[in-house]
Amino acid sequence: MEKVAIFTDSKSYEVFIGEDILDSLHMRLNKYSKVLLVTDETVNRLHLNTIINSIPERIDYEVYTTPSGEKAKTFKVYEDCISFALKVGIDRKSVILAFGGGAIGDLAGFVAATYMRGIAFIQIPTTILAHDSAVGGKVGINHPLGKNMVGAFYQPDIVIYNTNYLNTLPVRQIKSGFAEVVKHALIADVNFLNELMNHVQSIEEVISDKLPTYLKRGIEVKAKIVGLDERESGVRAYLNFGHTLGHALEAHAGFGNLTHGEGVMCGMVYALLLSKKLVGLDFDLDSFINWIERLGYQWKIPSSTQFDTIYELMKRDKKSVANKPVFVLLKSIGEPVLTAVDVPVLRETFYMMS
Ligand SMILES: NC(=O)c1ccc[n+]([C@@H]2O[C@H](COP(=O)([O-])OP(=O)(O)OC[C@H]3O[C@@H](n4cnc5c(N)ncnc54)[C@H](O)[C@@H]3O)[C@@H](O)[C@H]2O)c1
Ligand SMILES: O=C(O)C(=O)C[C@@H](O)[C@H](O)[C@H](O)COP(=O)(O)O
Ligand SMILES: [Zn+2]
Repeated sequence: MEKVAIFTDSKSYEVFIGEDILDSLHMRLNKYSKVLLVTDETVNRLHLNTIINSIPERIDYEVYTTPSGEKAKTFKVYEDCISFALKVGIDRKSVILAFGGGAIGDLAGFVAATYMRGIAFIQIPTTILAHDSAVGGKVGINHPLGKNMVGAFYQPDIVIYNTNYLNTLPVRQIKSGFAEVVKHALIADVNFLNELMNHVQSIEEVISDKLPTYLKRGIEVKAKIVGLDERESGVRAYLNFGHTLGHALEAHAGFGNLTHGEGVMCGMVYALLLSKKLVGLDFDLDSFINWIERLGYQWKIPSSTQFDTIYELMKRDKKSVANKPVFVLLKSIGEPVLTAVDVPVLRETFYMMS
């Protein structure tokens, strides 16, 4: 079992990564009065019994199941989950288990952050993408006008990343999650990026003996940044590389129609193009694009998608200042910088991708 320690201003906790590690959950649940297990329909169907078996017999538990995917991150589901918790008697000494991918982690974490002004929660991620979402304490839901527009910074008590769950992921979700691994490499570590580009030649190869190491390295990148700036007053924004356009494309497609990783991969190509134009990035983008195409990523923007429509969405990004989008660009691989970008450059670069 691997371990990464997270130190933030509000809380320190550990991320455990490995196969068959649910024992670590069993012993930690003893201190809570009751368990609210929050999961989605797919994870419930595939894996619920593994968690139920890890809850000590003397502890009462209740299961709240959401629709799968991004549909879990709505005001309606949030309210419904709070109502459920109240009806079944979840109290301040209870714990919420967020059992699923990033959508469940974000929703359940936000319920935990706000229920009775905050109760404990534990992240039990089941997707590759959730190596990112389960760590660092960003929790929240979407608003029809933008991604993650309502939320909090609220850290879990512990993250238990049982990698057995990753074996049931469909290819599309492997691809989505791997995009955030690539992001961590791009913003922090050229050697990590080279290793990924040399060793992963098809999306199927992502699920390999090396995957736990890649997830750990991604989490270490995130841990370092979150340790410096928990509430995103500065460097934490680097973790948003590729997200200004990515989130806009997700919103434009209707939440859930484009996966988060699909949006982020397009957004990263856009940010790399902008970085070459504006901050002197020296990077073989053609090789990178060849590689991601071999892995099955679609980075082109459909020609029917208009810049002006997407720009309206990008302006609403949480990094914007005075209605002007701010981008995370790379001066070199591993060297991010925050830059406000003018509309003509954004437009011209956008149409280079369509
Ligand atoms: N809080 C953060 O720091 C952070 C970071 C990155 C992404 N996010 C958010 O995370 C969400 C994306 O997370 P995600 O990609 O994990 O998506 P997700 O939670 O929607 O899961 C994707 C799909 O995979 C299914 N699934 C989950 N685990 C499975 C398994 N083991 N086997 C088979 N199917 C499984 C789900 O039911 C769902 O249909 C987005 O909402 C994004 O905004 C948050
Ligand atoms: O942890 C962070 O900080 C990130 O930005 C990680 C992102 O991968 C993640 O998608 C996050 O939810 C985006 O946050 P937002 O503030 O842009 O909504
Ligand atoms: Zn993300």
